[in-house]
Amino acid sequence: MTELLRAEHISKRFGPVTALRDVSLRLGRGEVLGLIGDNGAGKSTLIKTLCGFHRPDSGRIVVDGEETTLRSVGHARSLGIDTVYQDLALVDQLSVYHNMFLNREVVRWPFLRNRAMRKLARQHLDEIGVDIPDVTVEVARLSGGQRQAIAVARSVYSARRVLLLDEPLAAMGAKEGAQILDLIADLKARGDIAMILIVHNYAQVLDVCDRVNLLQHGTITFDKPTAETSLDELTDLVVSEYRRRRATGTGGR
Ligand SMILES: Nc1ncnc2c1ncn2[C@@H]1O[C@H](COP(=O)(O)OP(=O)(O)OP(=O)(O)O)[C@@H](O)[C@H]1O
Repeated sequence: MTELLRAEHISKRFGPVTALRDVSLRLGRGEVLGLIGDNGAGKSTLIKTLCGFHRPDSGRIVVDGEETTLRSVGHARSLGIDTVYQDLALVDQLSVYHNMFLNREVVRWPFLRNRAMRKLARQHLDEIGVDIPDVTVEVARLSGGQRQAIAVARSVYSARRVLLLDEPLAAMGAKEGAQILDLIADLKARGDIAMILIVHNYAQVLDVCDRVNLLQHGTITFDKPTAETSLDELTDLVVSEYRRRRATGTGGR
């Protein structure tokens, strides 16, 4: 399997807090890695380090065989690494299609090609099966699930190598969540990009991911193919850690 992204010995501190400690992972083309762990374990920090938002204090990032210092989110995006954030980063007052092309507008200088963007947005949403009747409507008027679908669709459209999804199912109903999971499964079936997915529901992790990593206090403590683990094992891992911390009165780090 072609390796698209490798992180080696990544560490990241915020003042006294060690958010990531010697984290290494590999992602192959077509592979989906599930990242699980308690609140504050370092999952978002890891995603933000891999998408160029945070600079790691130490460690290496290798993108498609080339060691790279990710200078910014824009730089990572130019290398084909795209991110769906927890807080979505949609602009409420803009239309669906403007949001889909935010920061990557189709321009014939000095004019925005609105008609072209509308057509492409429509095409793309249809292609990936997202049900939004009108791409000219403001995203503020859409449901949480539709907004989430747009955020995912936007990244699905632009990610060329790696798609990082930080809780894309947060605050979604069952039907909407299933729709996003289907989207991720379709993208995986396409086989040309790699994904990291943070999801709190372990059944969903087992459903769509090839591997699962558990992050505890900034360290990867568990790494297995999903085919070799189970809901019980994943639940036990997290619950036993919680019990251990309660018993010893430690918060980690
Ligand atoms: N910008 C920041 N400045 C200071 N501390 C931070 C910053 N970002 C994260 N942290 C700290 O780093 C640790 C890891 O946080 P992170 O958000 O990565 O965890 P997480 O696993 O994504 O948690 P959650 O599931 O709650 O989103 C936490 O202790 C958090 O308070």
